[in-house]
Formats: sequence, structure tokens, C-alpha cells
Amino acid sequence: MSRRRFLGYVGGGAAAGIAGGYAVGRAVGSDGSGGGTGGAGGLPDSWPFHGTHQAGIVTPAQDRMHFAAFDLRTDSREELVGLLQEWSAAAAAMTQGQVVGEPVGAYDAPPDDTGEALGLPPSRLTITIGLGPSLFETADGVDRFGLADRRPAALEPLPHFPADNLDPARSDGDLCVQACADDPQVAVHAVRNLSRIAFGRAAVRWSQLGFGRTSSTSTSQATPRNLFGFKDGTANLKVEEEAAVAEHVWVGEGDDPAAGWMRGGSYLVARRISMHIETWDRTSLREQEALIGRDRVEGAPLSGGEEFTEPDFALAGRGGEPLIPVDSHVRLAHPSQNDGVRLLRRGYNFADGTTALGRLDAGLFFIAYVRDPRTGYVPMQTRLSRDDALMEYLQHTGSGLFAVPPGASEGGWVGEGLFADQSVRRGGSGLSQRRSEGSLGP
Ligand SMILES: C=CC1=C(C)c2cc3[nH]c(cc4nc(cc5[nH]c(cc1n2)c(C)c5CCC(=O)O)C(CCC(=O)O)=C4C)c(C)c3C=C
Ligand SMILES: [Fe+2]
Repeated sequence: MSRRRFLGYVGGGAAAGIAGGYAVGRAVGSDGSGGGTGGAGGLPDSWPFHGTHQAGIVTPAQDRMHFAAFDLRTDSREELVGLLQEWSAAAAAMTQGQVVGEPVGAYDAPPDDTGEALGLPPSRLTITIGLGPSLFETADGVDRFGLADRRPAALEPLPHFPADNLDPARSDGDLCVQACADDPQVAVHAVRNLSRIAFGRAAVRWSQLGFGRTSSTSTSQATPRNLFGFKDGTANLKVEEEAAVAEHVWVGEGDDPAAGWMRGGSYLVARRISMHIETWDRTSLREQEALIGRDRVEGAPLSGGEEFTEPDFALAGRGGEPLIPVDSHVRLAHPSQNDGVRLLRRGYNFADGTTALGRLDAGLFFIAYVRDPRTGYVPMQTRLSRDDALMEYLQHTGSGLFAVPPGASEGGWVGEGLFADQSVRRGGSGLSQRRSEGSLGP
């Protein structure tokens, strides 16, 4: 049942009228107007949960995010399967603006749906589910769920990068959920309800709220700005570049024969990057632009042109120095310096109050989707962490790598292929037989 109809159902016409007015006040128009940063034109009001790929990857980036990493509190394979199934069903409902579970349950029991999104539209919510390396094997080699031989080779914990200052309490996790929406209440509601469903089986390890997307993932979107005040996402990989997305984002058929279940999936890299805002704000505009390699107002490369003009790294100024400095961010991150690698960035700004020193605890929650982090992320991050002059203003404080399985079909669930593959391989008993044996879960 839709969250909007629900109010009329339980409260009668008057309740529906009040709630409807409230919802309209908060809603983002279907043309994206009022959606905050950028506003994407002509978008539908909701995105389907089911499909070849999970939603929330090439979907035009929404304005808000709630990201959560979970640790499993069970060693039962059946409970893990049940959790992924229940999460998928709840995600399918919430992304369509429907209530989770029974619209009206027993009066003496807690309601299924936590309620704070009642009356709110879908708000283009997407829910993307990922699996961390520790789900397959713990750091001390324990195979909790019989999945170690299904682990993708690309799902190795990220290495330590120069200048990393990672907080374990903001890093890693067995599972992750990325909930993005144009209304923060809808994104938070999604994570809260998945967390409630997980009770007893998994618990939130860490989470991050984000606002003001720092990337466009579609040419229909205007380029937003990060907290340094610069346009961010200009050269991002966009959904319209189908061939490049296939090459750089989706796991292909022959990528990893031992992990065929990842075909059509991707790998999510998350980095919580604190930005030294106060220091930046005392830095000259000339220096700021040299650090980025683009001008602040238009976002054009310092070699000239407009926002979408290709940078000319060879062009030198009067003094003979390249106009785009050799240690600038965009030069070091450009495909020409990275064996042609392109990332699909999907990050968000964050501001988490103030530090003990009275500075803004703010930055960029960097998310990228890559086909293989070993080639598509690690070398670039190593180069940036070592040589990027912008690093003087940044500190990486959290990190995670997650395998994001392909999308679920109608009636299916995210991660189904991981377990199905295994049942076939382990003795050819087949999915349904293993179900009837009770070894796969419900
Ligand atoms: C490892 C990958 C990257 C991290 C980490 C990263 C952090 C980061 N970036 C900015 C600001 C900007 N980045 C821009 C471009 C850009 N950044 C990366 C990669 C990482 N950034 C890439 C691949 C690119 C595109 C390079 C290209 O092909 O030209 C830009 C310019 C505008 C744009 O193209 O998006 C800005 C601005 C910050 C502030 C930051 C960490 C907090
Ligand atoms: Fe960047």
C-alpha cells in the first residue's frame, strides 16, 4: 500500500487531506525542480528496485544520502539469506513509496513500518545493497557462511594509502546499504527500516548522512559544488555514455570465473574524506584553482575554454610552466595519467558538527563504482594520496569496499546468485533442493 493511501485508509478523509498537503509541501516535482543541487529535468518520481543492475549506481544522483555499514550478528547462513530476502522485499516497497510490511498490524505489537515517511512520496529513493570482504572470510580466516570460495578476487580489503588516518569505527562492514533520495527523511527512513528488519541478525557498524551530491551521473543534471566551492562531477562518467559505463562500471562475464554471480554488478568504494575547510577559506583563489586545476566559477580547465572543454595538460603559460599544474587534482585524476581509467563518482557533502578543536567536521563522502577496484581505483588513489597537492587540505578518515551484486528480478532478491551458484557447484543439488533441505533458508 502506498504511504499516501495509507493515511486515508487508517485516518479517513480528513487525515488524508492534512497529510496530503504536508507531502506536497515536501515533494520534489517530477521535473526535478526543488530537488536541491542541480535539479534534474524530466525524471520519474520513483525508480524501480528490480532490474539488471541495482538502482542507485547510474541512476541520476539524488540530493541526499544515508549510507550504513552493518556487521552480522549471526553465523547462520539461513539467517543471512533470510535477511537479504527481507531487505530486498522492503527495499522494493519503499522505493515505490509503499509502507513496509503490514499496513496495520496487531495493536499490541510495534508497527512494521516506523512511520516517519507516511504521506511522503517515493522521492526517487534508491536502495543499493553491498557485501563486504568480511562476509566471505574474516581477517583471521574464518569462513562464517561457507562463502569463502565464492569470494571475488577483486574484493580484497583496500590497502593502506599514504596519509590515511582511518577510524575503524567508520570503516568496513559485512554489508552496506546506500539509500539515496531527494528527501532526507525518506533516505533515513529506508536505512532505519532495514536496520529494524535486521534486528538480531545484523547491526549498524557505522553510518554517514550526506547532502548536496558532489557528482552528476547524467548529462541531464547540472554540475553541483563541493564544500571547497568548486564544481564537482564535470568529467564524471555519465549514464548516457553506455559503452564507457559497460567498460568501467559493470563486472563483465569473464571477469572472474569463480565469482560469476557478480556479472552485472559493480564494486563500491566509500571514503570519508575530511576537508580542512578553515585552512581552505584562508587560501587565495589563485592557489585554490591551481590545486584543483580548474577555475572556480565556471569549472573550466585552467588551460582555457568552458566547463566541458577537455583540459590541455601540455599548454604552458608565459613562464613556461604548464597552466594546469603537475600536482593539481584534475591532472593526477585524469584518465591520461591513469591508464585510461574512468570512475563513476557518486559522493555527497557531509557536515557532522564541529571537532574538539572547534573546526567544522565536514568533508566529502566519496563513493565510486568501479568494475575492478584493483585496476579501477587503487592505482589512482595511490597516485592522489602521494602526489596530489590537494591532499594538504584533506584527510581520509573512513573507508570501505563492497561487492554490489547485480539487480534482483521481480520476486528475486539481491545476492541470490551468490547462493544459487554455490548450491549448483557444491554437488549439483540445485537451488530448490537445497531450499527443501533447509540449507539455504526460506
Ligand atoms: C580516487 C579518486 C578520487 C578522490 C578520492 C577524489 C576526491 C576529491 N575530489 C575533489 C574535487 C574534485 N575532483 C574533480 C575531478 C576528479 N576527481 C577524481 C577522482 C577523485 N577525487 C576524478 C577521476 C576526477 C575527474 C578527472 C578528469 O577526468 O578530469 C574535480 C573537477 C571537476 C570534475 O571533473 O569532477 C573536483 C573539483 C575533492 C574536493 C575531493 C576530496 C574531498
Ligand atoms: Fe576529485
